[in-house]
Amino acid sequence: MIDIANVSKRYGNKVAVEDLNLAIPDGELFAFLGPNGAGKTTTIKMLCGLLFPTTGTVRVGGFDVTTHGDESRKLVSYVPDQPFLYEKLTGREFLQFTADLYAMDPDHAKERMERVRQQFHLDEFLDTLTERYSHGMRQRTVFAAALLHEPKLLIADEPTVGLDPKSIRELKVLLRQLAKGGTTVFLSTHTLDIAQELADRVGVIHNGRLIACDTVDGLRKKANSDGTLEDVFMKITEESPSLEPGAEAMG
Ligand SMILES: Nc1ncnc2c1ncn2[C@@H]1O[C@H](COP(=O)(O)OP(=O)(O)OP(=O)(O)O)[C@@H](O)[C@H]1O
Repeated sequence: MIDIANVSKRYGNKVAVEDLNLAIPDGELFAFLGPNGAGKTTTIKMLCGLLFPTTGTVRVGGFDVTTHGDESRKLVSYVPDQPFLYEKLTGREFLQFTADLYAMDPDHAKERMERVRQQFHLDEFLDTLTERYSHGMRQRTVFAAALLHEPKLLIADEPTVGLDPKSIRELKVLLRQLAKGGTTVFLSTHTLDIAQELADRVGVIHNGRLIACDTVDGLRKKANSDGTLEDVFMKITEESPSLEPGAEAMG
């Protein structure tokens, strides 16, 4: 589903991502970890076709995001860490707007709206202006909109931050179900216990370089640690020589 080959991204003189290679198959739940400023958002924006790589290619579902952006974007949904809604629309109007943006067939859109309404328990507030929503209500509405057109790739940035324990639990179940159903889930997070619990594989980016990419057990072996993902993450990022150009990536 995702094929990132030899990708670098520069902002002027600033190298945000350096020689990134990453392949993620259909139905994988992948956690993308890294300290602040490591290059996670830049990578996500390239996957969404919002930024183009300076060198290298990013493919989603086989489509090059630079040359076939319309095709690749149809496959992707992105849930940012700050859920964005139009304040003067109700949740229902926002879902309808999203269905229209994706040019969904009206009957199919109706069916899908009904499905996500139930799935995300939107009933109590679907006809209220979104300006009155709490963070959790916003997050549920944004997820519902993101899944309306059944994307092949769901990218979620810090999806659990600000949610109550019940909502976090439901979201974890949902993300696993999506992956099981064949949707690729790309999760960017600083919440390492969620990554440890959910991810099939974990990639660690540091100073723009992918310094490790493996299962949690694989990372433990490479880091020579039998601790939590947090222990392993600290060890890998502290030991990483990635500040030096040409440093070897683990994994
Ligand atoms: N528009 C921009 N212009 C210049 N530099 C930028 C721009 N956007 C990001 N950067 C720089 O690129 C690097 C990577 O930033 P990015 O936002 O991708 O990191 P991140 O891993 O998402 O960080 P965080 O966890 O803090 O959100 C940082 O050094 C950042 O300052």
